[in-house]
Amino acid sequence: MTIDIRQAIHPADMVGYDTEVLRENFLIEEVFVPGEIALTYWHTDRLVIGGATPTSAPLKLETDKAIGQKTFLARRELGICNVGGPGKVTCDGKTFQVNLRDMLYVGMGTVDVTFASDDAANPAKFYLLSTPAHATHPTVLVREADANALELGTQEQANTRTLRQYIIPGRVDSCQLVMGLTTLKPGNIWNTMPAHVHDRRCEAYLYFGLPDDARVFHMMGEPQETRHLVVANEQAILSPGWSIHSGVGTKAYSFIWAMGGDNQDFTDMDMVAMGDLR
Ligand SMILES: O=C(O)C(=O)C[C@H](O)C(=O)CO
Ligand SMILES: [Zn+2]
Repeated sequence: MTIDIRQAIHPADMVGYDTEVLRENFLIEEVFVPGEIALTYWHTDRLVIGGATPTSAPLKLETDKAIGQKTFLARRELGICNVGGPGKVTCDGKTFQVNLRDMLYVGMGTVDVTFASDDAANPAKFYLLSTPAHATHPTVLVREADANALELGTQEQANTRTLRQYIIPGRVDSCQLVMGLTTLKPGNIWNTMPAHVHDRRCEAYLYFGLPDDARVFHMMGEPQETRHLVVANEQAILSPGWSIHSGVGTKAYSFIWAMGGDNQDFTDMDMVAMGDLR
């Protein structure tokens, strides 16, 4: 298991970042490493973001000095979404079949978590998002069809999309993790524009379902000081509470969004008027 540490960033510092430094701080280029669990520990709201990509042998979620506990989930909760081939996640002896776009919430205190692919030639790609936790909630599997689905956008604005909320109050209890998946309809390219910020929560996106030769231009920064990241398939972006998080693709795509922070109110967003963006 590898764990890369990313510090929290003051928005005034970001103003002087060039492309490379912006990418080092806010982009995770390699989320899925075959045969490994690759994690990033982000000091903003202490999110842990990464991927478990089991091939011929199962992978076990270990703890690390960065976690500071005897087991990874001693004081954490975990959301898992599979964006690869069919696979299994075993939590303290209970096995869940987690297929493409299924999401598993794993409660605090779970000791043993292992990941396995049904077929090493078509490995599962488990996207992992963990936030600190203070109470144990039941481990629950949510299939795509059982998530809360919202139809958003218009064809005129090229942003027709289905937003599915999987881990959200009323659907799955959690301490602070809120997580879901948005899919753009073919020919639609914009997500989350008009843009918003929510200083109460940070957010991370994993972009996926994008052809190799396509890219998403992900918009970030304070609304009056925007920058962009050029993002390829299966790369993740980090969005502090002060940053907008919106993207435009050269083709349609999907993305997993996840938030941690002070509240779990999905609708608590500060919308940015189009004329205020710089
Ligand atoms: O399609 C969208 O719009 C989103 O998915 C937005 C994210 O869910 C978000 O930013 C939640 O705060
Ligand atoms: Zn948001």
